[in-house]
Amino acid sequence: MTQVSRAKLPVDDLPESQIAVFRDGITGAEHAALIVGAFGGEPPLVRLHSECLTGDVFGSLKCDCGPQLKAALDIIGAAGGGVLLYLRQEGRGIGLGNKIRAYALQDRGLDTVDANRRLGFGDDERDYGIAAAMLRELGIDKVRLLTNNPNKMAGLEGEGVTVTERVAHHMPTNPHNADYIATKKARSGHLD
Ligand SMILES: Nc1nc2c(ncn2[C@@H]2O[C@H](COP(=O)(O)OP(=O)(O)OP(=O)(O)O)[C@@H](O)[C@H]2O)c(=O)[nH]1
Ligand SMILES: [Zn+2]
Repeated sequence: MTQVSRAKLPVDDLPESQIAVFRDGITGAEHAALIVGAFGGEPPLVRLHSECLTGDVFGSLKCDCGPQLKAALDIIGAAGGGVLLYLRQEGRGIGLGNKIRAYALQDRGLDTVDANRRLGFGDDERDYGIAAAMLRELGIDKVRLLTNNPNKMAGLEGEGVTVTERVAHHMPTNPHNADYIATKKARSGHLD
Protein backbone atom coordinates (compact mmCIF):
# COMPACT_ATOMS: atom_id res chain seq x y z
CA MET A 1 0.00 0.00 0.00
CA THR A 2 1.56 3.28 -1.08
CA GLN A 3 0.52 6.91 -1.09
CA VAL A 4 0.10 8.00 -4.74
CA SER A 5 -0.72 11.68 -4.39
CA ARG A 6 -1.94 14.39 -2.03
CA ALA A 7 -3.41 17.85 -2.63
CA LYS A 8 -5.63 20.52 -1.08
CA LEU A 9 -9.34 19.89 -1.57
CA PRO A 10 -11.74 22.68 -0.64
CA VAL A 11 -15.04 21.10 0.50
CA ASP A 12 -18.27 22.94 1.21
CA ASP A 13 -18.79 23.66 4.93
CA LEU A 14 -15.51 22.02 5.99
CA PRO A 15 -12.34 23.59 7.39
CA GLU A 16 -9.31 23.50 5.08
CA SER A 17 -8.97 19.93 3.82
CA GLN A 18 -6.65 17.73 1.81
CA ILE A 19 -7.19 14.51 -0.11
CA ALA A 20 -4.57 11.76 -0.14
CA VAL A 21 -4.87 8.79 -2.48
CA PHE A 22 -3.43 5.36 -1.71
CA ARG A 23 -3.09 2.34 -3.98
CA ASP A 24 -3.41 -1.24 -2.83
CA GLY A 25 -0.50 -2.98 -4.55
CA ILE A 26 -2.34 -6.31 -4.61
CA THR A 27 -5.79 -5.35 -5.95
CA GLY A 28 -4.86 -2.04 -7.61
CA ALA A 29 -7.80 -0.35 -5.84
CA GLU A 30 -7.39 3.35 -5.07
CA HIS A 31 -8.57 4.40 -1.61
CA ALA A 32 -8.88 8.02 -0.48
CA ALA A 33 -8.36 9.86 2.79
CA LEU A 34 -10.04 13.21 3.34
CA ILE A 35 -7.92 14.97 5.95
CA VAL A 36 -10.02 17.73 7.44
CA GLY A 37 -8.80 20.76 9.38
CA ALA A 38 -6.32 20.49 12.20
CA PHE A 39 -6.00 17.91 14.93
CA GLY A 40 -3.45 17.21 17.58
CA GLY A 41 -3.52 16.53 21.28
CA GLU A 42 -6.33 14.00 21.58
CA PRO A 43 -6.73 11.21 19.01
CA PRO A 44 -8.58 12.46 15.91
CA LEU A 45 -12.16 11.62 15.00
CA VAL A 46 -11.98 9.06 12.19
CA ARG A 47 -14.67 7.52 10.01
CA LEU A 48 -14.05 4.45 7.83
CA HIS A 49 -16.63 4.73 5.06
CA SER A 50 -17.09 1.75 2.77
CA GLU A 51 -18.01 2.76 -0.77
CA CYS A 52 -21.71 2.54 -1.60
CA LEU A 53 -22.47 3.93 -5.06
CA THR A 54 -26.20 3.56 -4.62
CA GLY A 55 -26.33 5.33 -1.24
CA ASP A 56 -23.44 7.79 -1.56
CA VAL A 57 -24.20 9.04 -5.09
CA PHE A 58 -27.81 8.20 -5.95
CA GLY A 59 -29.38 8.74 -2.51
CA SER A 60 -30.71 5.18 -2.26
CA LEU A 61 -33.05 4.65 0.66
CA LYS A 62 -32.19 0.93 0.94
CA CYS A 63 -29.27 1.63 3.29
CA ASP A 64 -28.01 4.44 5.53
CA CYS A 65 -24.68 5.08 3.77
CA GLY A 66 -25.54 8.45 2.20
CA PRO A 67 -26.69 10.05 5.47
CA GLN A 68 -23.79 8.39 7.34
CA LEU A 69 -21.27 9.90 4.93
CA LYS A 70 -22.75 13.38 5.19
CA ALA A 71 -23.13 13.20 8.98
CA ALA A 72 -19.55 11.98 9.41
CA LEU A 73 -18.24 15.01 7.51
CA ASP A 74 -20.52 17.34 9.48
CA ILE A 75 -19.31 15.87 12.81
CA ILE A 76 -15.63 15.96 11.81
CA GLY A 77 -16.01 19.53 10.53
CA ALA A 78 -17.79 20.67 13.70
CA ALA A 79 -14.98 19.13 15.77
CA GLY A 80 -12.49 21.27 13.82
CA GLY A 81 -10.74 18.31 12.21
CA GLY A 82 -10.44 14.59 11.62
CA VAL A 83 -10.11 12.05 8.85
CA LEU A 84 -12.58 10.21 6.62
CA LEU A 85 -11.23 7.17 4.80
CA TYR A 86 -13.24 6.39 1.67
CA LEU A 87 -12.58 2.68 1.22
CA ARG A 88 -13.32 1.01 -2.10
CA GLN A 89 -15.12 -1.89 -0.47
CA GLU A 90 -18.42 -1.61 -2.35
CA GLY A 91 -21.09 -3.99 -1.09
CA ARG A 92 -19.06 -4.94 2.01
CA GLY A 93 -16.31 -6.08 -0.31
CA ILE A 94 -18.29 -8.09 -2.90
CA GLY A 95 -18.42 -5.33 -5.53
CA LEU A 96 -21.29 -3.42 -7.13
CA GLY A 97 -22.49 -6.10 -9.53
CA ASN A 98 -22.73 -8.67 -6.76
CA LYS A 99 -24.38 -6.20 -4.36
CA ILE A 100 -27.13 -5.62 -6.89
CA ARG A 101 -27.47 -9.41 -7.30
CA ALA A 102 -27.96 -9.46 -3.53
CA TYR A 103 -30.56 -6.69 -3.82
CA ALA A 104 -32.46 -8.78 -6.38
CA LEU A 105 -32.52 -11.65 -3.86
CA GLN A 106 -33.67 -9.20 -1.19
CA ASP A 107 -36.54 -8.20 -3.51
CA ARG A 108 -37.54 -11.88 -3.23
CA GLY A 109 -37.51 -11.81 0.59
CA LEU A 110 -33.96 -12.69 1.71
CA ASP A 111 -32.22 -10.47 4.25
CA THR A 112 -28.77 -8.96 3.59
CA VAL A 113 -26.88 -11.79 5.27
CA ASP A 114 -28.76 -14.65 3.59
CA ALA A 115 -28.56 -12.91 0.21
CA ASN A 116 -24.75 -12.75 0.52
CA ARG A 117 -24.59 -16.42 1.54
CA ARG A 118 -26.86 -17.51 -1.33
CA LEU A 119 -24.33 -15.90 -3.69
CA GLY A 120 -21.48 -17.85 -2.09
CA PHE A 121 -19.97 -14.95 -0.13
CA GLY A 122 -19.30 -14.45 3.55
CA ASP A 123 -21.56 -12.11 5.52
CA ASP A 124 -18.96 -9.37 5.24
CA GLU A 125 -15.86 -9.66 3.02
CA ARG A 126 -14.16 -6.45 4.21
CA ASP A 127 -10.70 -6.28 5.73
CA TYR A 128 -9.43 -3.23 7.58
CA GLY A 129 -5.69 -3.78 7.05
CA ILE A 130 -5.67 -1.18 4.27
CA ALA A 131 -7.43 1.35 6.51
CA ALA A 132 -4.87 0.75 9.26
CA ALA A 133 -2.00 1.12 6.78
CA MET A 134 -3.47 4.40 5.48
CA LEU A 135 -3.77 5.76 9.02
CA ARG A 136 -0.19 4.77 9.80
CA GLU A 137 1.01 6.55 6.64
CA LEU A 138 -0.84 9.63 7.87
CA GLY A 139 0.97 9.37 11.21
CA ILE A 140 -2.13 8.32 13.15
CA ASP A 141 -1.92 5.40 15.58
CA LYS A 142 -4.83 6.27 17.91
CA VAL A 143 -8.35 7.18 16.81
CA ARG A 144 -11.79 8.05 18.11
CA LEU A 145 -13.85 5.95 15.71
CA LEU A 146 -17.29 6.91 14.39
CA THR A 147 -19.05 3.54 14.02
CA ASN A 148 -21.60 1.05 15.27
CA ASN A 149 -19.66 -1.85 13.80
CA PRO A 150 -17.48 -3.81 16.26
CA ASN A 151 -15.64 -5.50 13.35
CA LYS A 152 -14.18 -2.14 12.33
CA MET A 153 -12.82 -1.56 15.83
CA ALA A 154 -11.41 -5.10 16.06
CA GLY A 155 -10.00 -4.83 12.52
CA LEU A 156 -8.07 -1.66 13.35
CA GLU A 157 -6.92 -2.90 16.76
CA GLY A 158 -5.71 -6.15 15.15
CA GLU A 159 -3.54 -4.07 12.83
CA GLY A 160 -2.02 -1.99 15.63
CA VAL A 161 -4.27 1.10 15.57
CA THR A 162 -5.72 1.87 19.02
CA VAL A 163 -9.39 2.84 19.19
CA THR A 164 -9.52 5.04 22.29
CA GLU A 165 -13.26 5.72 21.97
CA ARG A 166 -16.22 4.59 19.88
CA VAL A 167 -18.54 7.41 18.83
CA ALA A 168 -21.94 5.95 17.85
CA HIS A 169 -23.04 6.81 14.31
CA HIS A 170 -26.77 6.05 14.03
CA MET A 171 -29.03 7.59 11.41
CA PRO A 172 -32.82 7.92 11.41
CA THR A 173 -34.41 4.96 9.59
CA ASN A 174 -36.88 5.02 6.70
CA PRO A 175 -39.42 2.38 5.59
CA HIS A 176 -36.96 1.01 2.97
CA ASN A 177 -33.96 0.49 5.25
CA ALA A 178 -35.58 -0.42 8.59
CA ASP A 179 -35.12 -4.18 7.98
CA TYR A 180 -31.53 -3.66 6.78
CA ILE A 181 -30.64 -1.79 9.96
CA ALA A 182 -32.47 -4.33 12.16
CA THR A 183 -30.51 -7.12 10.42
CA LYS A 184 -27.20 -5.34 11.16
CA LYS A 185 -28.08 -5.46 14.87
CA ALA A 186 -29.63 -8.94 14.94
CA ARG A 187 -27.16 -10.83 12.73
CA SER A 188 -24.00 -8.73 12.35
CA GLY A 189 -23.47 -7.61 15.95
CA HIS A 190 -23.84 -3.88 15.32
CA LEU A 191 -23.96 -1.83 18.54
CA ASP A 192 -26.61 0.56 19.87
N1 LIG B 1 -23.47 -7.11 0.30
C1 LIG B 1 -24.23 -6.08 0.65
N2 LIG B 1 -23.63 -4.90 0.94
C2 LIG B 1 -24.40 -3.89 1.31
C3 LIG B 1 -25.80 -3.99 1.40
N3 LIG B 1 -26.30 -2.80 1.78
C4 LIG B 1 -25.23 -1.98 1.94
N4 LIG B 1 -24.09 -2.62 1.65
C5 LIG B 1 -22.72 -2.14 1.73
O1 LIG B 1 -22.37 -2.08 3.09
C6 LIG B 1 -21.33 -1.12 3.27
C7 LIG B 1 -21.71 -0.30 4.49
O2 LIG B 1 -21.58 -1.16 5.57
P1 LIG B 1 -22.59 -1.31 6.81
O3 LIG B 1 -22.39 -2.68 7.38
O4 LIG B 1 -23.95 -0.89 6.40
O5 LIG B 1 -22.14 -0.31 7.87
P2 LIG B 1 -20.73 -0.16 8.40
O6 LIG B 1 -20.19 1.00 7.66
O7 LIG B 1 -19.97 -1.44 8.36
O8 LIG B 1 -20.91 0.11 9.92
P3 LIG B 1 -21.00 1.50 10.62
O9 LIG B 1 -19.58 1.97 10.77
O10 LIG B 1 -21.64 1.24 11.91
O11 LIG B 1 -21.83 2.37 9.71
C8 LIG B 1 -21.20 -0.38 1.96
O12 LIG B 1 -20.07 -0.89 1.26
C9 LIG B 1 -22.48 -0.78 1.20
O13 LIG B 1 -22.32 -0.81 -0.20
C10 LIG B 1 -26.40 -5.23 1.09
O14 LIG B 1 -27.60 -5.42 1.17
N5 LIG B 1 -25.58 -6.25 0.72
ZN1 LIG C 1 -25.24 1.80 1.27
